Amino acid sequence: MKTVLAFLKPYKLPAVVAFLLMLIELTVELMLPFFLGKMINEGVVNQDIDTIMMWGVIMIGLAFIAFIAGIINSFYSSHVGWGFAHDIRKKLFAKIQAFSFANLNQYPTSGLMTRFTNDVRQIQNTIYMILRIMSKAPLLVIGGVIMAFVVNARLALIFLITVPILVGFILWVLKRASGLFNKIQNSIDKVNRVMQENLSGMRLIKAFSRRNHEETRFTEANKTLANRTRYTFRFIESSMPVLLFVMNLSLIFIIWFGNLQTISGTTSVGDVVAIINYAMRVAMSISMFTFIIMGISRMKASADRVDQVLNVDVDLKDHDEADSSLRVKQGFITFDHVSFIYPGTTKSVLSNVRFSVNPGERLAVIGSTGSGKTSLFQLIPRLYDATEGEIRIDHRPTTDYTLDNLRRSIGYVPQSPLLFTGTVAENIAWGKEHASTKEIIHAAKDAQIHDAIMELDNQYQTKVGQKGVNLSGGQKQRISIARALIRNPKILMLDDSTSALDLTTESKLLHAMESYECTTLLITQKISTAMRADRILLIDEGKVLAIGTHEELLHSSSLYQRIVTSQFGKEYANVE
Ligand SMILES: Nc1ncnc2c1ncn2[C@@H]1O[C@H](COP(=O)(O)OP(=O)(O)OP(=O)(O)O)[C@@H](O)[C@H]1O
Repeated sequence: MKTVLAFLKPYKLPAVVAFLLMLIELTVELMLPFFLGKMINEGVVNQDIDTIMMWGVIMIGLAFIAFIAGIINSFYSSHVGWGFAHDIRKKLFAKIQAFSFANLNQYPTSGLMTRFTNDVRQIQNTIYMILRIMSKAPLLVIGGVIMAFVVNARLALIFLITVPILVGFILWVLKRASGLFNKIQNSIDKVNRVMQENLSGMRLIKAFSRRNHEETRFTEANKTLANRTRYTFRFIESSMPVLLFVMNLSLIFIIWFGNLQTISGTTSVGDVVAIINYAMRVAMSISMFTFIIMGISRMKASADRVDQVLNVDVDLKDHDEADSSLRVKQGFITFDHVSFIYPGTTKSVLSNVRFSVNPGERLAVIGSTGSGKTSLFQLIPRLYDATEGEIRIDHRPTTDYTLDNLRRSIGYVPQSPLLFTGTVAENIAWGKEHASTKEIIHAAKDAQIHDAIMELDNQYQTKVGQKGVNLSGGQKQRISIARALIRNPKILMLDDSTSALDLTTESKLLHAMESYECTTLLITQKISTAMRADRILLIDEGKVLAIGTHEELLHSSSLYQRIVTSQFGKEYANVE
């Protein structure tokens, strides 16, 4: 909770103002029974109308001041709540943006979404309520007891027994409720997760006719959430009668003793009325504790969850020796005895990988599924760091570059293209800040998607649905290629990004890409595509088996021969 609470610092002043205004309300509330007692003792008992009027006017005036203070307090409290929540969300977003994949693997997307929305809202609401009314309740209990002693110490003694019992009980409920609320937040994560998977996988669910299965999954998650919420609220609500019982018991004692003392003449009626009034206010404040316990335990659970994310140690960042003026100029890539194991796993995905790619060269990477091609790609922009060995670009280790400079020089087209909600033009321009319309069209033409875009209802201004649902797989691939080309990258990496294209379109695309002065690495399953590269790298089970031109591999690698045979037939491999 500490990290989250530190975000209150910039709001110290409005928070203090809100607190002071609340203190005004509190003081008025504490003074009113005292003045009521005086009104009875000095005015009602003596039947002095002027004194009654005087105290009446004073009390109405104070009540009005408290009312105004309450309104202004509400304004400041909500200002602190909103601003505080805004800052936490901003920091959370920046933190998650800096996460490495290993960091991201620690938290499911749904858990992060719940933190952004539900958890931050809980914290914001509670901060508002603390400044508005929650902090008033305990102060009113303390102030009420003190004032009761000021009015009549003998009658007020009863508070010394009841208040410590109540405070102890409340602290116990608070501790237990905090754990229960943590469980509720985890259940919200789970409901969000199922919901998210269902929304993004709707087509698959319909195609496989798995609606019932998904409904069962959702019902289970939803039921757990409902049960946990019910249990927690029942637990807290059941504390209420205990609190009220103890308080009402003390009220009965005050009335009984007060009555005896009034009869014996040791106490005035006004004092008894004032003490009863304090007891009622203390009881009211204590009854609010249920609500306060809920708010604070919920806030603690949520703040701890947000703290967890904010305190994650980002394991992939700029090295201390990174030179911010260093830029990739040529695109010379070297893998020097590189081995790689995914964080948190033990299996070696790449072993002792060694090869170089010259500036402007086109290298096709070919290998069976799961052989480590994508993993190899991900090491270049430092999406992961190699476990052993070194990757150099332009003869400098990738860690010498700042992550920003390194990644700016790379155009990466991932295996499954991801489009954002927005227009086609915006999706292409996403690859380059302030890209002009001319540049967008140029990149689209080179990516062989311009003609298809022109056939869309609003051409470049056509809205792309979430994740590009209204486009074909091939169209999505080409838009994401255009997005990489518009960067004019020094290194272009295509991860099986032409798999959904027909041969003619693919051929035109590869031809158009020749006009870009960049080193190109392309993962492909198709020999016809690999043949168009300057060299081919054959990878299997994380090891480089061979590297060379198509002809060289055809003569030197039996595995390559087998792949060629499986795609082109035996005759081709023999003829070649
Ligand atoms: N995030 C990850 N965490 C742990 N292991 C992973 C992760 N991603 C991939 N792997 C493992 O690494 C190995 C290589 O995967 P990789 O995606 O690099 O293969 P690939 O050659 O690109 O496969 P494909 O052609 O099917 O895309 C596989 O055994 C895979 O299970």
